[in-house]
Amino acid sequence: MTRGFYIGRFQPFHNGHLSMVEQIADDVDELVLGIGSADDSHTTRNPFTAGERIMMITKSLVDYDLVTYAVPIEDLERNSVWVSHVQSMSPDFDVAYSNNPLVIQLFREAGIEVRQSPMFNREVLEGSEVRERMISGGDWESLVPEAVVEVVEEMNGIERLQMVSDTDSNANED
Ligand SMILES: Nc1ncnc2c1ncn2[C@@H]1O[C@H](COP(=O)(O)OP(=O)(O)OP(=O)(O)O)[C@@H](O)[C@H]1O
Ligand SMILES: NC(=O)c1ccc[n+]([C@@H]2O[C@H](COP(=O)(O)O)[C@@H](O)[C@H]2O)c1
Repeated sequence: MTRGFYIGRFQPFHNGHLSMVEQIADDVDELVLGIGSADDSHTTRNPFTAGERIMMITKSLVDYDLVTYAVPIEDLERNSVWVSHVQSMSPDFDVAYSNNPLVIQLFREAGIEVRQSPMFNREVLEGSEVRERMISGGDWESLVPEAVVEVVEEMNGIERLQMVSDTDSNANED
C-alpha cells in the first residue's frame, strides 16, 4: 500500500491540480492533499479559507477511485522545521509530490522521496490566472472542475475576491 502527499495552496483547486491528482493516482493507493497556508484567507493571493478549499477538493474528487484525505497545514516562520510540522498533521506518507522548488528541497533534505509532474497547460492553468479572471469578470469557470464552480457560487466567492482585491490595491497605494 502506497500513500502519497500532495501539497498546494489550491486558491482555487483548478484543472492543473486535477490533472496532477489523476497522474498521481496511477502511482498510489491513497493520497493526502495538504492544504498549504491554511491559516490565510480573505486576501487576493489566498482568498479562500481552508474549509472552503477542503470542500472544493472533496467534491471534485468524489467520483474518483482513490482514497483521499484533505489536511490543513498552517505556515510556519521556520522552514527548517516545516517538514516535521507537515508530518505531525498528516497521515503517514511514503512519497511527496510537488513542483515547488522550496517544497522539493525541504522534503529531500528530510530524506523523503519527492516526485514532480509535468505542468499541464500552464499558460492558463495557474491559480493567479484563475483569480485574475474572477476579479475581471473573465471566463474562470472553464479552468476549474464543475464542483469548484458550485462551491465558489455557494460562498459568494467572486464577490469576496473582488472586495479583498480592491482593499489590497488601495492599501498598496497608501
Ligand atoms: N497546471 C499545472 N500542472 C501541474 N502542476 C501544477 C499546475 N498548477 C499548479 N501545479 C502544482 O501544484 C502545486 C500547488 O500549486 P498552487 O496551489 O500554488 O497552484 P498555482 O497554480 O501554482 O497557484 P498560484 O498561481 O496561486 O501560485 C505546485 O506544486 C504547483 O507547481
Ligand atoms: N515555512 C513554511 O511554512 C513553508 C515552507 C514551505 C512551503 N510552505 C507552504 O507549502 C505550500 C506549498 O504550496 P504551493 O506549491 O502551492 O506554493 C504553501 O502553502 C507554502 O506556504 C510553507
